[in-house]
Amino acid sequence: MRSRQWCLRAMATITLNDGTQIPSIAYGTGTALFGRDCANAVRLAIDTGFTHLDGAQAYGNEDSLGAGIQAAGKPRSELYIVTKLKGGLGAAQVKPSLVKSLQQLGVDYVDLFLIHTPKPHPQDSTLLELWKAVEAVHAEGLAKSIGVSNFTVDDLKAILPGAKIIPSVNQIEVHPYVWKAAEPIVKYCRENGNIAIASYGGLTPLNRVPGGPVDNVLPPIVQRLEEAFGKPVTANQALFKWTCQKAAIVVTTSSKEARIKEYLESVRVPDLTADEIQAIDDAGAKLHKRFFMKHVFGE
Ligand SMILES: NC(=O)C1=CN([C@@H]2O[C@H](COP(=O)(O)OP(=O)(O)OC[C@H]3O[C@@H](n4cnc5c(N)ncnc54)[C@H](O)[C@@H]3O)[C@@H](O)[C@H]2O)C=CC1
Ligand SMILES: O=CCc1c[nH]c2ccccc12
Repeated sequence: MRSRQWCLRAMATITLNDGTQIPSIAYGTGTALFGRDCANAVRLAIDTGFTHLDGAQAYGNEDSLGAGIQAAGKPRSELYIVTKLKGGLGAAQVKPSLVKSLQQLGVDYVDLFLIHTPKPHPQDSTLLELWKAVEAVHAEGLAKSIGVSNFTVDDLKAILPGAKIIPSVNQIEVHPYVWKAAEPIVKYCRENGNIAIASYGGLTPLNRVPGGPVDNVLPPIVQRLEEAFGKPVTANQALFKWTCQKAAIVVTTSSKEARIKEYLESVRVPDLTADEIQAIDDAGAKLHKRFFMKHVFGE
């Protein structure tokens, strides 16, 4: 068993609009692990303290996510497992595809089931019909909570008037270089049923745009956080604080134990001040860079 001390520390959680608790930081199995056997990485993440695991049918590795979960041996009730409906599938495919995901993951239910993307458009179904099929698998207990991903305000408007259940989560790209486009979605979600935002791509200003305006504004913020925390703080952790304070839930990933610990420790780093958030906002506004789902959001 690795780093037992880390396992024993409670994970910070957020209450969703359906009353359930979601851990505020998630371990992702797309991007770097997309299409790859992620069993060892997932086991390491769980052993080190992650409980929230973010998968998707489209990542092509749910079987190895399941193998990692089994290998870690943590009780099911202590894990928060997410999967996402593959883009383009229609209402009739929702239940069969989720049942297949459950078989691959080796579990009876997922904690959260998301529609991965509104585009490509679902086969033979409107977005509302697709959502109703997702509500049905929730009613059957196959998914404890349900939500969406990469939904714009217009996509949400297409389902909310006819929905019996308001989505609990909208998972979207959030970092300072897309904040101008993300902010209206975050605001709409907050004001229309308190839909929680789960953010992905949050480290983009450091790992995909190194040396950019946000990277350059972080050092004095990191220094102030270290003084307040009394321990070393990294630029990644400072950026996670910005994302948590702007959105809520952070979805990230790494196969390295040191990085996984760094991510988990960010939950305990003190909050950014309003001035620090503003400084990061201002730096982010100097550049627009979207890395995912351009076919949904445009550039
Ligand atoms: N719903 C959706 O459409 C999407 C969901 N996701 C989910 O979010 C997860 C995380 O997405 P990411 O964009 O990868 O998260 P991220 O922006 O947090 O980046 C994590 C990556 O950054 C690397 N990294 C961390 N610190 C670094 C440093 N100092 N220098 C260089 N590289 C560094 C890590 O090794 C890892 O590959 C995915 O695995 C997936 O589960 C991701 C994209 C789209
Ligand atoms: O979830 C986002 C990133 C991603 C990586 N691979 C795929 C395949 C299909 C949809 C999304 C993604």
